[in-house]
Parts: sequence; C-alpha cells; structure tokens
Amino acid sequence: MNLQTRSQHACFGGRMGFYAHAAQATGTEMRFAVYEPPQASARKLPALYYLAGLTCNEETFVIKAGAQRLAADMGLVLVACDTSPRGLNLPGDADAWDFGVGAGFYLDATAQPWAGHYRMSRYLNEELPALVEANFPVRSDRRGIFGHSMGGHGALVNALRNPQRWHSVSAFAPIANPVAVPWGEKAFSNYLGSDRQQWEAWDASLLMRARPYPGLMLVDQGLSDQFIDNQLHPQALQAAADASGQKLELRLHEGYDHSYWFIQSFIADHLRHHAAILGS
Ligand SMILES: N[C@@H](CCC(=O)N[C@@H](CSC=O)C(=O)NCC(=O)O)C(=O)O
Repeated sequence: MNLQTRSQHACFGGRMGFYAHAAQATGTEMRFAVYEPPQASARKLPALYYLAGLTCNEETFVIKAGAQRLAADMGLVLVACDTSPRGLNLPGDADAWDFGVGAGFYLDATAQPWAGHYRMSRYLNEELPALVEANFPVRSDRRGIFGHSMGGHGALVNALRNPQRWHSVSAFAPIANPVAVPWGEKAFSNYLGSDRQQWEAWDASLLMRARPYPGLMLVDQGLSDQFIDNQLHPQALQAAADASGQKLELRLHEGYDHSYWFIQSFIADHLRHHAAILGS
C-alpha cells in the first residue's frame, strides 16, 4: 500500500501527521491526518475516526477542535479524513459549497457521474482503516467514529450500517434526517438518483428505526445553531430512538451554535465516551 508522509509535528508528547495516498475507492489521491499520542510508542491503541462537515478537509478538526491534549491523556489515536474526493473536475462538482467537492456525504454514489469516484463510505469503512492499521500502531478490533454536521450524520449512518466495524459512535450537530432537508435532498438526488426509496439506506433516522445500533450513541446539539430548524432536525433522531429502543443520549445546549467553538466545548465528553467503550 502506498503512503506518502506530507508532514509530521511533535504534539503533546506524541505526533501529529499529515498523509496522502492513492485511493482505490475514489480513484484519486486522498489526504488524511493522524494524531498518535505518546502511548503509541509502546503499544497498539484504539483509533477514533473523525468526519468533518461541508466545506471542511482533513485539517479542519485537528486544527480547530482542541482534541490532541485529551487524546494524549486518554491514549486514543485520532484519524481525520477528507470530506470528498478532489481534483476530478466533474461537471458541477465545484458550483456550490454544499455539494460535490467538500461535500461527499460519506456515502457510495450510484448515479453518474459520481458513481465511479464518490465512494466515501467504501473508503471510510474499508480502505482507510486497512491503510491506517497497516502503517500506524492501532488496534484493528477497536475503532470509534464521530463527526460534525454532514460528518456527524456520516458517523451515525456508517455505524448503523456497519456496527461490526465501529465499536463506538457519537456526533456533533448531525444532519439527523437528510431525506427530509435541503442539504440531504440535493446530495442524495445527485449521488443516488431520483428514486427516494434508495435514499433510505443512507438516512440515520430511518436506519435507526429499522435496526438500532448496538450501543449508546452520544449526540450534542446547540440550540442557537443556525442550521437546526432547516437542515439538522435532531427531533427526528430522538423520535427514531424512541420508536426503536436505540440507546441515545441527545444533549441540547442553550446558546451554542454550529461552529467549532461548540465542538471545542464538548470534545472532552466525546473522547471520554469513546475511550470508555474502546479502552485505551
Ligand atoms: N461556507 C458556508 C458555511 C459552511 C459551514 O458552516 N460548514 C460547517 C459544516 S456545515 C455541515 O456539514 C463547518 O464545519 N465549517 C468549518 C468551520 O470551520 O466552521 C457559509 O459560508 O455559510
């Protein structure tokens, strides 16, 4: 497997690194970031994968969330991937900030021209963990996943679809019910085609109703989030959990918006949630 090191930096006694590789799932170069805490020099550790939101890339979380100091304390490896393939120049892939480049939605597209490249779910579930587990001191039997907004939904939906791969899951301000909101309708109609029934396999609230995730889901949501009413719909997730018996801790926070200031404020709780399940 090819792996290019772009840069590495000492950080809280461990190492913050930025990498690239030729990805089969997308047919493009994909970039990702890995934080190895100090304990990684002595033993293999659980890895916690982070999925960022619309317009972000593999750098956003590791620069803005303030997670490395906590990961160093808890002995968690952090992996942050990009939000879409890049450099393809497919028609319409750069016309809007909420679709195409930077907006892959962590699904596997089935409609053209996206189907051959926008396979972020395959990338995330199979190719990236295989690469990380072959090249970094991480356990292959203990993986967690979390994310924000589009990435919060990506974490929930990929954990619901692949509970055997993801042993812990949480989300910040996820797009809870994408089939029912403009961001999701735009992405799914393009990536998956016009048959709305096909969309259901990629909607966290609908999946949760049919088959809950076998563990506690932690979700934080700010009540001053500018996207809460028209794009996020946390109430759909709560309703799905109530209907299916999903163990869900949905925490609503007065005054917090959609930004990384919100994420910074609750990142410690998320890392503790994952560390408690994954061990470290
Ligand atoms: N460019 C847009 C704002 C885009 C935005 O808010 N992106 C969020 C994720 S939204 C859902 O997936 C984000 O995480 N941005 C990065 C950040 O650093 O905040 C606009 O101009 O309104």
